[in-house]
Order: sequence, then structure tokens, then C-alpha cells
Amino acid sequence: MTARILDGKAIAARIRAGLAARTATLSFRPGLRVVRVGEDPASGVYVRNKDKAAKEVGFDSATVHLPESTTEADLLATIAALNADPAVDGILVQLPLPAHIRTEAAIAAVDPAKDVDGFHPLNAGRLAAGQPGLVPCTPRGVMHILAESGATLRGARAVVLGRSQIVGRPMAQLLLGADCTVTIAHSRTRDLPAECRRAEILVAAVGRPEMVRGDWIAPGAVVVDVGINRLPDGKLVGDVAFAEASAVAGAITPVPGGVGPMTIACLLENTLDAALARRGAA
Ligand SMILES: Nc1nc(=O)c2c([nH]1)NC[C@@H]1CN(c3ccc(C(=O)N[C@@H](CCC(=O)O)C(=O)O)cc3)C=[N+]21
Ligand SMILES: [Mg+2]
Repeated sequence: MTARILDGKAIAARIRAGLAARTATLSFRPGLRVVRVGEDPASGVYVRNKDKAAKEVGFDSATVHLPESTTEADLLATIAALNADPAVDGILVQLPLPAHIRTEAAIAAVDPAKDVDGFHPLNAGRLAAGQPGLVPCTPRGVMHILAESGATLRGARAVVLGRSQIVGRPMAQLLLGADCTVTIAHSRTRDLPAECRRAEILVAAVGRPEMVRGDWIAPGAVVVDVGINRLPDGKLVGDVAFAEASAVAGAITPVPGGVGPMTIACLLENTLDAALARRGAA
């Protein structure tokens, strides 16, 4: 068997085209501000890609780049000013932040109504409580990919590998909301390969290059690889050993071109959602 490739790049392009068409009908431009602190090299590329994607769908987008020496108080003041700015619908504080700034303090400072990352504890709580709110972009993107895969979610055994606040936990909540039977497995799980082999839907989000081997996968499973790991030789690989896995799985996302582009498309979806909710408009 050779797995069907779930082309996140193509799905993301369709979502972005739909968002552009929708934005063109609005009487205002959704406003996005990405806050970057310091010079983390990967952040530079990611932030540019987000800004470019937002401008392409017609949003009013800008990056606020603060120096490495920015204090936590300065960052919180910048966030407070964006919270108060009526032209701003979405605020994203790019991670990682410099070590002298408390990440949780920055996340908690964002107005939950403008929290397009869905990282604020109020939005995390809403998701866990089954209430509407802004949902983290990567898990939202994975749900789109699963919808496109044609997999039946109701009653399916789903295993989420990884328990981060940003991906694993919200991912499990969304799958639960879609009536999957959800297991969250992680680095302390006893017999990880056996847990993964039970999965009809496997979402890998551990940040360990090619950790999930072919014999961890049930024949025909849908495998979504959230990992983006840069090897010493510059090659980009996921958390799943792609060649081995695609010989067993029914469908699988590639890296690159899988979940990554969906994360950006869902940031744009969240920004439009936030704008419509805040402005009470359609
Ligand atoms: N507050 C915050 N929100 C984030 O959503 C956030 C963040 N901080 N910090 C960094 C991570 C990483 N991230 C990615 C988004 C898109 C791709 C992406 O589009 N990847 C492409 C290209 C990868 C490449 O060539 O480098 C792909 O997978 O095909 C990757 C990574 C968002 N992040
Ligand atoms: Mg810190």
C-alpha cells in the first residue's frame, strides 16, 4: 500500500482564496499585528510569511519588531496599546520570546477577543469547556486536513502524540469535539509504539525528528505530521519517518507542504473570525 498524500499546501491555498474573496466584500480591512521580540533567526522567516499571507488576502497587516533588550514591561505596554487600537483585530506574539520575558505573562496580556493564536488561558478554557472561542491555528489546520481526508471522525480512535499547550492539548479537545475516542500519548507513555498502533487517526506533535516509525502505524491509518525539524544538513523532516510510514498508512501529510501552510491559513481564518466578532459585522 502507498498512502495518499494530504496536500496541506493546496488546501491552504484554497482557504486563502476563500478568505480573500470574503475580505473583498467587507467594508473594513481586518487588522493583524505580529509582535516579534529579538532576533531568533527562524522567527524572521515565519513572521515575514505570516505578514505576506495576510496582505495577500487583503488584511491590514504589520509587524512590530522590538529589540532583544525589550523588557517584559515594555512588551506588555506594546500589547496593551494594540489591545486598545480599534483598527487591530488580531495580535500574535511570536514565540519563542527572549529568556528574560515570561511567555505566560505576554500571552495573558493579549485581549482574548484579539488572541488569534488561541493561546490565552481564557480561550484554552473555552475550548476545554466546549464553548466558542479562538482556537490555536495548528490544531484548527489539522481538523481541516482531516475533513479533506474523508476519514470518519465519529467514534474513531485518535492518538495525539504530544501534550503541549500549543498543539497536543487543543488538538485532543478538537478531536473529542468531533466525537473521536482520544488518547494523548507523550514522552512518559509506556510502550508508545503500541499506543500509536491503536490509532485510526494519528497526530504526531512531539518535535522529535522521524520518531514515529513505520511499524508504529496501523495499516490504513490517517497520519498527520505536525513536526517541523531542521536536521544539521538543513533538510526539513517531520516527527514521522515519511518513507516507512507512507508504505503502511492510508493517508499522510508531507513535511514541508502539510500542516505548516495550514497553520498560516488558519491564522488568517482566526483573524477574520476575530474581526467579524469584534466589529459585529458580516
Ligand atoms: N505565537 C506563535 N504562533 C505560531 O503559530 C508560531 C510561533 N509563535 N512560533 C513559531 C511557530 C512555527 N510556526 C510555523 C508556521 C508555518 C510554517 C510553515 O508554513 N512551514 C512550511 C515551510 C517550512 C520551511 O520551509 O521552513 C511547511 O511546513 O511547508 C512553519 C512553522 C508557527 N509558529
Ligand atoms: Mg521566557
